[in-house]
Amino acid sequence: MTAATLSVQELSWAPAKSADLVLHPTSFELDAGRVLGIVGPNGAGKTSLLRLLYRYHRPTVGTVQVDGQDIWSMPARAVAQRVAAVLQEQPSDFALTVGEIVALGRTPHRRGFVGAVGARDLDIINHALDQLDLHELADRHLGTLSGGERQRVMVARALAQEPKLLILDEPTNHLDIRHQLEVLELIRNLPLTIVTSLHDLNLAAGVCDNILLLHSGRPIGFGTPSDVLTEKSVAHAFQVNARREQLSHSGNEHLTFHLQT
Ligand SMILES: Nc1ncnc2c1ncn2[C@@H]1O[C@H](COP(=O)(O)OP(=O)(O)OP(=O)(O)O)[C@@H](O)[C@H]1O
Repeated sequence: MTAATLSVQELSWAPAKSADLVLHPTSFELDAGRVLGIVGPNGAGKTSLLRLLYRYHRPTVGTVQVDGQDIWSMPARAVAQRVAAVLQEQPSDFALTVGEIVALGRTPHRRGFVGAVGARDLDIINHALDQLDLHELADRHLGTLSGGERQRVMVARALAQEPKLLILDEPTNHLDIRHQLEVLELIRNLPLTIVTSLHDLNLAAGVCDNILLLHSGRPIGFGTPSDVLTEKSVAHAFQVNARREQLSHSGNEHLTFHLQT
């Protein structure tokens, strides 16, 4: 696996021609191998931005370039060979086994959609099952798994796609603390470029190289976690009082939140 650069230029999106913008012009550059966290309150536009990055929404204005190529100038299949997404919506392929779902990640790399699974594909599928600790579940049907187990299956499927850019929408949803930490550790260590939305600002600060803070569909900060997640910007975006303190044991910075009175 290799990582891609991501360049987003003046990107905006509205659901229809005459509708108001859901995402106002947004620009940023992400170096290969970096982890970008998209944060902001409910309805800020996080999912809409991610959908623009994996070529689900066509931009109203602006461009998304992966390794210097506009994703709308490439065939969908070529984009799927470079960009994989793990979405909030859980899949409904309940009759498929975990192994079969992860194998679906190989689809964009096969010749024709019914191409046979080769030895290299099997290696990649097995490696993805290993990475997410799913070997024991490989023969189980998706419908019999817990929400957290399903979430790990979807991450494994995305890795089997061998993307250069991985998009994750709230990847820690449904996961208990240990599996949250495991998925975040995996994200940290993957040799890929990653863009992930996260609700937990402290987790985001711990795992991301860069943070994009969205508020009402507008980017209001892009940079390192400590530059972007200030008490002032968090208070403004989330309408809470925020306090940033240094934890005495680890020395890490930690945000706490309180309702404004
Ligand atoms: N297809 C659509 N048609 C109309 N409005 C939409 C559409 N998609 C998103 N929106 C609106 O755009 C805004 C941003 O939605 P989006 O899902 O991107 O926010 P979010 O930051 O991911 O929110 P959450 O944290 O609640 O998941 C919301 O007000 C939403 O209702």
